[in-house]
Amino acid sequence: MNHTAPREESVSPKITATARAERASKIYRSGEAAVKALDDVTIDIPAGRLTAIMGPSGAGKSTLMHCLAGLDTLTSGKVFIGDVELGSLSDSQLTLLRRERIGFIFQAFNLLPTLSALENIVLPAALSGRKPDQGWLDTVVETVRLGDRLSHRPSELSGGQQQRVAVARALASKPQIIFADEPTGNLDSRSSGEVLGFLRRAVTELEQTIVMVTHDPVAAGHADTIVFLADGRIVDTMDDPTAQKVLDRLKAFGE
Ligand SMILES: Nc1ncnc2c1ncn2[C@@H]1O[C@H](COP(=O)(O)OP(=O)(O)OP(=O)(O)O)[C@@H](O)[C@H]1O
Repeated sequence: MNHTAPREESVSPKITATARAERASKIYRSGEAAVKALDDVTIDIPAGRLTAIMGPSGAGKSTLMHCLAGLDTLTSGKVFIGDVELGSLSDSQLTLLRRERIGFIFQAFNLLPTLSALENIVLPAALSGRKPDQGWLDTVVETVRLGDRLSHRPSELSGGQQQRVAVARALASKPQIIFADEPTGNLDSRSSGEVLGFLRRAVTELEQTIVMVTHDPVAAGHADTIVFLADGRIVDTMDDPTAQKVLDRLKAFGE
């Protein structure tokens, strides 16, 4: 007899996407006109990686990010954070999920001017009534090298330092995923390089997951993967990019 025992199912966990869009479409209507900002996009954002989203102006980058982050809703299709489908949540559940599981970094820093750097960093945790994990907070502050600036108000900090506060704020609650919308758009190249270095460390050393919309090939060169959008569709991806590879690809697109 040559019975082969059925193999046991692999017990290793499946690599699950941290965020996911499934056949996502978004149509903006104004009067008679309709703009298809997202056209049937399916994408997995892998955990523990820095993913950049690139593409020409109007390609749908912000729309995709806002829909993935639950800041905007789809016309059709689904988005998930972990295994939670955002369309199944009430407004208050969605607000809670955003507060507890998602970090945001915006081009304009969005810090509160009357609060110190440290107060800004712990604000999201304070709003949800949680005490931040002090060990993690120390690691985050150390990662963005803000130790000697924590009592300063935003107006007393340079643009680069303000964005480092915003990076620390996004990391402080150890979110499942961080969305960064042109995080270096307002920075000179030196500060931009520093902020990108911190985002990279957050992924490589602190095992965070970051999605970043950017126009800048240098910024995108720090990513693990780039997703290229055009006319609301994914038209290409690139793993292990460098700024030069990105420039070459953009030239090939005729940008
Ligand atoms: N609130 C809105 N109402 C109507 N149309 C919109 C709205 N938001 C975006 N759009 C349109 O949807 C399309 C995609 O916009 P989106 O902002 O996602 O592009 P983008 O790739 O982020 O562009 P950019 O690089 O210029 O920021 C564009 O044609 C835009 O004009």
